[in-house]
Amino acid sequence: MAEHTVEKIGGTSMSRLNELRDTLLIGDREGADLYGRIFVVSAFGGITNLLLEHKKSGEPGVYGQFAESDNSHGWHDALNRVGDAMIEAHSAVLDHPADIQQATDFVRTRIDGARNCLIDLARVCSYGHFRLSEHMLQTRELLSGLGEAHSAFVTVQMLQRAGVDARFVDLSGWRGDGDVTLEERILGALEGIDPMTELPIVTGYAQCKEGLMSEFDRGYSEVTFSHLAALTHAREAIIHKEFHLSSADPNLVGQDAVRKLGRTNYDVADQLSNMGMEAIHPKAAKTLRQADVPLRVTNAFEPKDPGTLIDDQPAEASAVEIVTGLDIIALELFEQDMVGVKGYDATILDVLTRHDVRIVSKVSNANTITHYVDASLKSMRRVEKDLSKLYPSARISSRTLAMASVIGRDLNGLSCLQRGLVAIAEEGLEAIGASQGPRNVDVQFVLEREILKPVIKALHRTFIEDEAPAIRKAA
Ligand SMILES: Nc1ncnc2c1ncn2[C@@H]1O[C@H](COP(=O)(O)OP(=O)(O)O)[C@@H](O)[C@H]1O
Ligand SMILES: N[C@@H](CC(=O)OP(=O)(O)O)C(=O)O
Repeated sequence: MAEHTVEKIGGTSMSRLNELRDTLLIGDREGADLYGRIFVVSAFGGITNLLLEHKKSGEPGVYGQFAESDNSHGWHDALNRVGDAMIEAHSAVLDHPADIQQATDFVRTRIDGARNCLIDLARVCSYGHFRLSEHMLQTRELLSGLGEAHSAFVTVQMLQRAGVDARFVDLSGWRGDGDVTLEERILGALEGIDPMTELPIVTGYAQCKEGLMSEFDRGYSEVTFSHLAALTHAREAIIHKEFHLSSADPNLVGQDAVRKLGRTNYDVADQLSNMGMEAIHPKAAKTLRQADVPLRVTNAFEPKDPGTLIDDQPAEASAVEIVTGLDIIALELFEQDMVGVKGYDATILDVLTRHDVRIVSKVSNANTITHYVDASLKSMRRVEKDLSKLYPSARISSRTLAMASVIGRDLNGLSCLQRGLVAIAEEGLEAIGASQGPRNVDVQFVLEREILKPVIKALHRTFIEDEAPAIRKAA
């Protein structure tokens, strides 16, 4: 295999699967043109949130309910809700009643199977020798796999109905052998499949010894995708999204105001994922980079547009590429005795690591260390408690804030920090903090949460909409 591409479809686009059939998946392709592609699919939008927990709000899904409940049956209702949402999702994209019926039967079988497994697990764990807490990771894995098995199954049905030789490749390990590595799981499942004459539709979730969820957590389908591309030496790895990878969120600043990136590099992709904007899962980017497989991000609904190529190359000229932002919490530790004493930073990092808190950025002075983190207030309370035990005389606080960021492969000579602050001020708004590192690939503005959106719009206007490409500084 060398001539094929490996292509991933995210959840948001999967929810419009019928439109994808008429654009990306089939469109005007015929005969051999339909093949030479391996698709890796995510669950339909929102399904993984219902199975595990909401990606943004943290609201518990089946997993969260099962993990929390001692005897209550909250997770049963949650599982019913996922089943209903799955049926709703496929009923919206499949046309033929027979396909809808088969997909519904598939959902019922898998949901009932998972339910029985969880009931048995809870029963076994009612004996003192077995602890539910020791099986939570496997439970999380079992539940995750339901979403992608469903979406891949539905995709195959839709394509087969349209006369395409599509093949369901289920990596979810359903009732199968659990003792294989990710590589063995992928290669084993592809054995005997010729992607030049069949269209493999592969589940974004892959059950494996390493534990896809425990190692990579949410966004895992990109990990399966990147490994599949690397292992099969794909010609190109392509991520299909709802929009082009754009200069800002099209839903926020408007589809007409944003520009397609066209070209960027892994450095920018790393900064984006640090800002919670998953252009690509950082571990997936690493796999592709190391395997020397080029990565492309496209708009799933515009299959003729080449989209954005991501590689290791520096920019030809300095320019702002993306404006983005996220909600953060500022964890501040102020201690007068800190001056000249080492070790505070290391101790704080230790506590943050223990509580699995993701650090977005940091700033410090003589007696204050501030970490800007992406975490819930609940976990910050635990962090604060641990820190006040270690530093009883320190003043420790967590404050909910937001951060806007201006990112580009090369921002040299553009005075982004200064011009960004002016743009914010001209909007009648104010930044609480701002910083730019000497490597000059991003500028960060710390803000009150309620002004994040207007600030992103103002920054986008200054750096993208009002900036004619011709006056950008030449390299
Ligand atoms: N710079 C950006 N370019 C494109 N989409 C963005 C950007 N920033 C945020 N988004 C948002 O990301 C959302 C989800 O994108 P997509 O990657 O298609 O979803 P999924 O993760 O389900 O594949 C889009 O609906 C869009 O609003
Ligand atoms: N659906 C899974 C897997 C995934 O990667 O989805 P998406 O490609 O929609 O982010 C999740 O939300 O974690």
